[in-house]
Amino acid sequence: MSTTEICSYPTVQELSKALADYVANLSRETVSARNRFTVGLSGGSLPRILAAELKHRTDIDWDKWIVFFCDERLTPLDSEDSNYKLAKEELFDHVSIPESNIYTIDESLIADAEEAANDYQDKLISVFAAMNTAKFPVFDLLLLGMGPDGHTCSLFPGDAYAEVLNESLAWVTFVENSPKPPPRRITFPPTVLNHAHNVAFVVTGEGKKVVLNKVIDLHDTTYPAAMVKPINGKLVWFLDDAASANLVALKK
Ligand SMILES: O=C1O[C@H](COP(=O)(O)O)[C@@H](O)[C@H](O)[C@H]1O
Repeated sequence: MSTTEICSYPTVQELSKALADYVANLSRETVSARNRFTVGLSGGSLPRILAAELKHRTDIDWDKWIVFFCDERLTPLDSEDSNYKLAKEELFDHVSIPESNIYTIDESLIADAEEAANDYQDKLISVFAAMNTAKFPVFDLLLLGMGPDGHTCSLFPGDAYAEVLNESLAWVTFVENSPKPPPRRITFPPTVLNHAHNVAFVVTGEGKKVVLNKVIDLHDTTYPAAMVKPINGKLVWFLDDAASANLVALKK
């Protein structure tokens, strides 16, 4: 059964603390049940907000973490645009996740979005095929952001998004004309997001309050973030009060 929880905090710092508790608890419970913790990370504002408190935690079995990226920009891994680079600087450089457990895109394929997506899908299959019997990978936790246009991962409103949705059996798909630079990206499609055990959105700032109302209160699926509804998992929204100011769901 799927459940949704919405949490809002006065400051981003308080949000970071609550998020660190949530991730640390899930990691502990999952490692004791399954002896590993499979995590999908996003880029944008998420890595900094996530790592601010989490990187100081000493109660996490980092060597049991297996990390993929929910989306990645097709750039060299040392580019300022790379989601991996951001996560490395904010989190990986401060904790002890084994390098071999962090799955990045193949840099030699960044000129060919389809090839890059296929290669990343092969990496996912190599890890998840042995773990799951489901048709899709079942992550223990996916950490997502949402842009002010309602995009999540590299699923954007409009044409590119419609193409992505049609790829419903793919584990990883690609975008060649993202409205937000850089244009070439790979991304998990909604089907993969919705098979996870746990999905957490982290959304902050006044600039996102209008679209948050459309996504959470109105379930308007023209905004891709509204498509995220885990089939059997738990969805938690970590918001700051600036982002949640318009939310009817929170006032009920
Ligand atoms: O381009 C992207 O944007 C989204 C949202 O970023 P944010 O800075 O508004 O939090 C991010 O979740 C995604 O991973 C990234 O590629």
